[in-house]
Amino acid sequence: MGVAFLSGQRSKDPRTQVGACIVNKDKRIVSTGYNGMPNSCSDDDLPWEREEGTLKNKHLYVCHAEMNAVVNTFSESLKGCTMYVSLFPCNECTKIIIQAGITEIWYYSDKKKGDPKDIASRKMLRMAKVKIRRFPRQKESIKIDFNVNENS
Ligand SMILES: O=c1[nH]c(=O)n([C@H]2C[C@H](O)[C@@H](COP(=O)(O)O)O2)cc1CO
Ligand SMILES: [Zn+2]
Repeated sequence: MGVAFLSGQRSKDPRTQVGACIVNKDKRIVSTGYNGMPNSCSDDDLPWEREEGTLKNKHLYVCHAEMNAVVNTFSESLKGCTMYVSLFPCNECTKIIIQAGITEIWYYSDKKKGDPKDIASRKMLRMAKVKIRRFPRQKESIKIDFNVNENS
């Protein structure tokens, strides 16, 4: 989950940074992703605003963290893999997760719980027998010390 959050920190979305990390059955990381604009589509030319009903709406363009993690994997197959994700997947990402063969999801936040998209996600995940688990609140933060080996 730490790797998922670290990946999310690369997102340029000024409001919500989401990160995902996929591991295989041997717990090896096979992909990471964060929410960002599509490849070759410059952040300078696409909006981070959310003006509903206009072209100045990031939701028309942004690729979600989970989708990026699925499509960016170097693994031949994601069948039986587990996804760690900082925010519960939306309905569109859920479809991609199911189609990729991912069978388990650990999520951190479900702040959109109860929205129609969230309810649809849960319904599809239940039907597809994908296990969903809330990640335990073990720590508030992780400190990364780049000097850890300097004095040893
Ligand atoms: O599952 C998700 N994965 C994901 O990467 N996102 C991204 C899309 C947007 O860049 C951002 C949500 O933006 P906002 O909080 O302004 O609605 O998070 C949003 C969701 C929705 O749950
Ligand atoms: Zn999504």
